[in-house]
Amino acid sequence: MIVIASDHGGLDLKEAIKGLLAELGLATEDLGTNNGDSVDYPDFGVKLARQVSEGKAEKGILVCGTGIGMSIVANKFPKIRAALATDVFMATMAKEHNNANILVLGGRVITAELARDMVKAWLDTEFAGGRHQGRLDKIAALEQELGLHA
Ligand SMILES: O=C(CO)[C@H](O)[C@H](O)[C@H](O)COP(=O)(O)O
Repeated sequence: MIVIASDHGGLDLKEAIKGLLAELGLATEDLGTNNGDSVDYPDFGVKLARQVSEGKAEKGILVCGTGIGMSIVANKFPKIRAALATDVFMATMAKEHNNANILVLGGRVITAELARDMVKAWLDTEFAGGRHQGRLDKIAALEQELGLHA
């Protein structure tokens, strides 16, 4: 299950990405927002990141104006590796090197066409493991040290 959410600044891009996920036949849950009214990105970022952090969803996509606010929020949660990407290379590396379980995009930064290519790259790429797993293990150990628990 993929969860997706945005604020008003990411609404149009979220809708475009939902179209792609439907074309790919992937089960998706839209956690809002659902209209163009001004909302606060933390409300939607928290809703989505909590689901992924607690294992209720396997992965998520967050969109706000720049992607910055959603990234800040999502990465507060244990077990979340939220990656803000602006091109296909970054989206690919977000999975290959970081095994990002949330992809974050900026609706005021990239086009819908580019976002589709980036989401496909993130979904299709395999985590490389090896030295990269060791680095993720260090992040997981840090979460323990800081007392962060899902
Ligand atoms: O959180 C953000 C910036 O890091 C997002 O881009 C928001 O979408 C943006 O701040 C919303 O701005 P607005 O002027 O309230 O539309």
